[in-house]
Amino acid sequence: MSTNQTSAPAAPLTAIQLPADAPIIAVPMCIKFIDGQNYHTVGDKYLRAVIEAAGGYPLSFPALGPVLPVEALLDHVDGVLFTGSPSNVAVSLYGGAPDRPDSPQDPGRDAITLPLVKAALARKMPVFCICRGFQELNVALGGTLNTHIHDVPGHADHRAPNDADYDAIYQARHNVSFTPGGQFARVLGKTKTMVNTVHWQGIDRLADGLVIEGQADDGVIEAISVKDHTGFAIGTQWHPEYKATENPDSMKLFKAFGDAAREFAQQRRATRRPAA
Ligand SMILES: N[C@@H](CCC(=O)NCCCC(=O)O)C(=O)O
Repeated sequence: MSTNQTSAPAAPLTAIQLPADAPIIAVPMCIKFIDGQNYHTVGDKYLRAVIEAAGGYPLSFPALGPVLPVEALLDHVDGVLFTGSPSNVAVSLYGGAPDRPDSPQDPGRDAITLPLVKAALARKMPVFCICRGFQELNVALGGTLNTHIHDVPGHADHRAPNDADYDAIYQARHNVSFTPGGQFARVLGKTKTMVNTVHWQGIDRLADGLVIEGQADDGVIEAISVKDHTGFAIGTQWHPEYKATENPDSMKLFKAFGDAAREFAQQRRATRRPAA
């Protein structure tokens, strides 16, 4: 069997010692077709960012859709990290015009992430939504996406360069300006930063329950937060998880997520029903 391996396998994490009661962060998976079979997958960089930058234990949820009891699963976690993915949210889920035939799809992921967003928010659980996850947050709450933002007059090209070198793909490429006094401005301690950009879809109509926190110079929405959420519920169109420990802004975002999840964990454990 071929392994598609083109570089050394990721080294196990050995240097980090988390306390046994560190918060548990759910990370929904994608379905990838590899060597003729479907695999449930999640990018290593997201799991490492949960451990190294948020200080939590990741727990992956397979992309099996409605068969999974979302509410029962959420009883065991303290936050959800919605990851990026090359696949796109199905346009049928937000009533968009048909996407191009080559648009990669992942209905198994759509079927778990959209209900999970709503269920986690209903519990005021901390959520951090990145790239595809950012788009899922908007769609789950009733917003729509633009399937090819580079075709919209006035918008820049937000796609990654065709480059085999991941440091080049995820290098900072454009500005984001944050709302003064907003959540991002508070957490980051500034109103402007440079971010990477690895997407070709973007928010078209913002869901009613969301607030714009940051935009690129061309107007593309890059940072959002959930209205009326008492804790941490944000999304970034960029990728703070990529080498998070080397980027002070990314560390601040993940630390704020981890802090909110730690607080949630304390309450969840304090009110947990004893085993029968
Ligand atoms: N497919 C959507 C979302 C883009 C996205 O999440 N990219 C991530 C790529 C892989 C990763 O870094 O996890 C779009 O193109 O807008």
